[in-house]
Amino acid sequence: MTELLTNLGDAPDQVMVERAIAEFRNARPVMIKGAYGSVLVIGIEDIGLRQAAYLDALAQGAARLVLPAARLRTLGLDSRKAGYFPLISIDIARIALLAVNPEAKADTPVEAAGEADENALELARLSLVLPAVLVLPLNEQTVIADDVVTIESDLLHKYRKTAMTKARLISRAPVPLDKAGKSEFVVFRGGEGMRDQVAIIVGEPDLSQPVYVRLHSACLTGDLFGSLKCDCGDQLRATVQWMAENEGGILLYLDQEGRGNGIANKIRAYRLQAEGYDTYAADEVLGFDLDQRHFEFAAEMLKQLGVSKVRILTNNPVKIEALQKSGLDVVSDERVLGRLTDENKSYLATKRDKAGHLLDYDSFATCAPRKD
Ligand SMILES: Nc1nc2c(ncn2[C@@H]2O[C@H](COP(=O)(O)OP(=O)(O)OP(=O)(O)O)[C@@H](O)[C@H]2O)c(=O)[nH]1
Ligand SMILES: [Zn+2]
Repeated sequence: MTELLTNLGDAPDQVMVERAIAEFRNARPVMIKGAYGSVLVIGIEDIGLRQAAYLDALAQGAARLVLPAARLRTLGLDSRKAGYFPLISIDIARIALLAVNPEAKADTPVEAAGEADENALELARLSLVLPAVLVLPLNEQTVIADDVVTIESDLLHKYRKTAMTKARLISRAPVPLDKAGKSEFVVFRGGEGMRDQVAIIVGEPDLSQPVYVRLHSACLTGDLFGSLKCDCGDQLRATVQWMAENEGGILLYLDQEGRGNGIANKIRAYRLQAEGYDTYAADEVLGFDLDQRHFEFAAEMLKQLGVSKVRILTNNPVKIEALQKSGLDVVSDERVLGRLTDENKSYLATKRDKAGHLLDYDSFATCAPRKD
């Protein structure tokens, strides 16, 4: 089978990880094989009573709940690394408490996560589910059905790096935009989870010169519905219009909802924000670090479009650094400021204070890109 895939032009290692991601996202267990033996891993999101009883019998007391460092800190532990709670039984009420309840505190000591546990968390992150997983060590007597997807653990390690830059241009067509006139949508496929990522070429930028570029991560609530909680919708429309009125440019509309956490986790975070948590504290309660996004794929899209020199439009220093690290020449960086609203003020201040976003409050009245 591996040979067949190779002959068809696929990288078998990548195929294995993509299959594992699809299974995990659909709440099905995956078997991870490593030097430590084999473990069965399953996300905690969809475990009900029936599944818990079945897994309990299978685990025979050796199961563990693996949580990332961010979540362990919420539980009152001074953790820099992932860890696990050994489970005497698969008690879904206790698992939910430890994995998602914002008020919960650790009720037993936590053990340091091993390689298998780290890999299980990596699979959860790649699958955009909650980073909280049950890991069941398997012994030789455990019989697992043939239809459970099995993956070698080192493939998970390598996946992000190899998948990141494999961009394939799939389709392109002109799409006239309101206030931007002539534009073209160019769709790439690849990267983490084989999502489609879109480059919008606004106007007719001269690619032999430095090109205005914006990396814009998807924000369903802000971009489409004009949510007042963030600045995304303003930034999106202002940039496209500004590019059209100037020398043109390229906006990459990246499928990275919720800073890479996915829409389901972003809405979970919004619920916590409604209870008073700030934008990063809410993510931490859910087990996420400051930002889950990677921009190597975006850099690859630009390269494939023929861009080598960039004038980036962003307030986020990480984006600037990421393009530089990927070998693009970033000749200037300019700010893109949305409207300041009562609802987004503290969100923007938190981004400035906790993540170093280059946001200057005095200039918040304008939407046009601007250099500090
Ligand atoms: N997790 C999380 N994501 C959010 C929240 N509010 C907005 N987002 C997401 O944050 C991302 C913002 O994307 P961008 O505007 O491209 O990025 P940025 O890091 O703000 O950088 P610039 O806008 O370029 O300065 C989008 O993916 C939004 O969906 C939030 O409260 N929590
Ligand atoms: Zn937004």
